Amino acid sequence: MPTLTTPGATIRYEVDGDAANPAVVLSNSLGTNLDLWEPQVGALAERFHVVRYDSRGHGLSSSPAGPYRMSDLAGDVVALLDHLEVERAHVVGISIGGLTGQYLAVEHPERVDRLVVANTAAKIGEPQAWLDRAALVESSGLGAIADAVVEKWLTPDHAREHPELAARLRAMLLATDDAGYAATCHVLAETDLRERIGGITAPTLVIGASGDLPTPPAATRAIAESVRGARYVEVDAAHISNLEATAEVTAAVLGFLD
Ligand SMILES: O=C(O)CC1=CCC(=O)O1
Repeated sequence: MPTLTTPGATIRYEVDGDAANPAVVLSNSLGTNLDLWEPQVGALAERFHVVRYDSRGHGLSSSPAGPYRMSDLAGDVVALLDHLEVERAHVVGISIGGLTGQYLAVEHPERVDRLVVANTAAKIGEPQAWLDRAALVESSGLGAIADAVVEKWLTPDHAREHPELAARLRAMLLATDDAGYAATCHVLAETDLRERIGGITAPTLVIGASGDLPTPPAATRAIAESVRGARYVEVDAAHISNLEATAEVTAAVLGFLD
């Protein structure tokens, strides 16, 4: 299991594909880990050097004391690119991973080739709701919110038809470190890039999903309207669209990056 020590954290990552190909970095959502990208990795690795990582506080990365800041999450990505000697990469992120991608494109434009952001917003949810969630997870653990969170990740029909997927996602959430999850909620409470994403120069694809409650189509369309020249695709899915509308999301990403 490769790991990298960045300022403040130890980040677990995986690489697939030929390192001579253009690099793609995949950034996971809150309460998940790099396994989230399993359905996309094979196809991407045929043409790209695919780098996946567990964001700090998640998966097998370390959970340093929080609260975290968006600059910490983005700094981990920059450190990973430096470590792998990748000067520029396509950045693909879902939910808070997409927020991290937007921040990287604003703050480190020289490191971002193309940007793909799915099921995200320039400001996700309301600050107080994230602070309340952080406090609840700190006091009672992720078990206290697991049902309510996971039921928004897949549409009810998809969860009913694929109970093994719903169970796998629930297990992924529950395997996340409580303190790392809560520390990441603070990033969501304080990050608002709405006034900044107009400055993104990387060619951008935004993927929205018709059944996404945490980051509804209005939020994803707003990104596409703010980023000059951005493309917009909407799929039929809930919040974790890459696992529900797998073929459509993979095709959209490949079509855009190729
Ligand atoms: O799991 C959720 O509550 C939805 C979500 C918001 C940001 C993120 O990464 O996931």
